[in-house]
Amino acid sequence: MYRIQTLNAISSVIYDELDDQYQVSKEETHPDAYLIRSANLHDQELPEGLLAIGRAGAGTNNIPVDACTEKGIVVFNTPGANANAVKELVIASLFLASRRVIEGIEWTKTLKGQGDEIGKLVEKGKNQFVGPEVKGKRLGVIGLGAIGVMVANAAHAIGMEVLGYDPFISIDAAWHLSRAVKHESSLEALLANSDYITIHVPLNAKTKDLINAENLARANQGIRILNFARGGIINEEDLVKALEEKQVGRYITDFPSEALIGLPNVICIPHLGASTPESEDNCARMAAAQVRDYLENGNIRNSVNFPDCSLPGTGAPRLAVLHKNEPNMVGQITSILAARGININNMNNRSRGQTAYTLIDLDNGSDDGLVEAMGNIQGVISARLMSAKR
Ligand SMILES: NC(=O)C1=CN([C@@H]2O[C@H](COP(=O)(O)OP(=O)(O)OC[C@H]3O[C@@H](n4cnc5c(N)ncnc54)[C@H](O)[C@@H]3O)[C@@H](O)[C@H]2O)C=CC1
Ligand SMILES: O=C(O)C(=O)COP(=O)(O)O
Repeated sequence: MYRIQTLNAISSVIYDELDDQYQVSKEETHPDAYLIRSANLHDQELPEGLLAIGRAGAGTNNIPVDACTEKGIVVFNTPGANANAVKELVIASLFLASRRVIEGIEWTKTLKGQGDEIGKLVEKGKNQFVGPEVKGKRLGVIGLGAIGVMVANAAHAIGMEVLGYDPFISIDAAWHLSRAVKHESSLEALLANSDYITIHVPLNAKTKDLINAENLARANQGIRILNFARGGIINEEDLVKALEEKQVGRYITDFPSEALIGLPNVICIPHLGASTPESEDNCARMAAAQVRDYLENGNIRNSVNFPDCSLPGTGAPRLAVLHKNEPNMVGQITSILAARGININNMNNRSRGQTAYTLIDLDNGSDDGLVEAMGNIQGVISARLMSAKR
């Protein structure tokens, strides 16, 4: 029996992946894995014995990934599974950043009780809410991953001139990006050449305060900024000042804060980017499938702290060793097997930055101290023995 603790409301489609070998609940004690969305794990103890965290979503800044790596907890996310939902809200927000629809709706509510006068008052008052069309305007997209590419292509389709900035763009993303999107090689150039920008990078030490007073000063006067990535990517103090000085014309964000709520020209949305049934299902299904494949078979797909590494299941005993990416790790692991007369049937070893993973299907061999021997190798983070069926 595997135990899974859910720390957020997760779509019930997880049960398509998790059969009766799984006990899943919010209150689970001694979980083998967590399934979460945006729950903040930074201020929580990670329970002993936790093997995996499945983040049903893209951003993993709510998870202490380095601490997980040290403890041998494999962190998964679900790349692309909610990208369409975010793209749709970003496109809607491009229009909201232009046309003063929200202010207009709020003003219209004040006309309640004016009876037959309403038509006349509407025609008289509507000119307060004029705003430009997006067609022909320039949109700068920062980060061309799953979401950024979709947003760039959709913005081009509604007639915008699109510029993109992503020094680390993946080959796959580049293949999907419309050829009409103009490549900008610096953030400063992107800001200077855009009427609107939209941010689609992860929040990490390198992207914190990526948008700040220095580069906002070089942006086009009155630039409209959309932030559906994370609040910390824009320096909030600098942003508030730039809004006051009209350097930034509008700011629409999925990440409200005390300083932003109620400011003129700011629209705060309650983190709704991925909140559609379609993307909640996609993310949940993918996270559950990945966690299951890891718990049962040791296979890793879409981890953010360990390499992708898998083997086809044969039912043979399988040794799974998470270790540091250092010389002679595989040599030491296989020497222990050789010393015990255990033959290797199939094997895969992958590395990623500081971490590595070795999966070995064995012809014979039971635990009998094997896992402990592996754990005693300097540089091994953790080891497990299982029987991989699928
Ligand atoms: N509002 C919401 O509900 C949601 C928000 N998000 C946020 O959006 C972020 C992006 O999501 P995806 O597109 O799915 O991720 P992704 O990993 O597919 O794309 C991120 C892109 O950012 C690029 N990048 C990284 N550092 C950069 C930098 N310094 N400058 C320019 N580009 C840089 C990467 O090369 C990559 O292409 C997530 O990390 C998350 O924080 C994601 C999903 C839902
Ligand atoms: O996937 C992401 O990064 C998101 O921000 C979505 O978060 P959520 O699953 O809606 O809590």
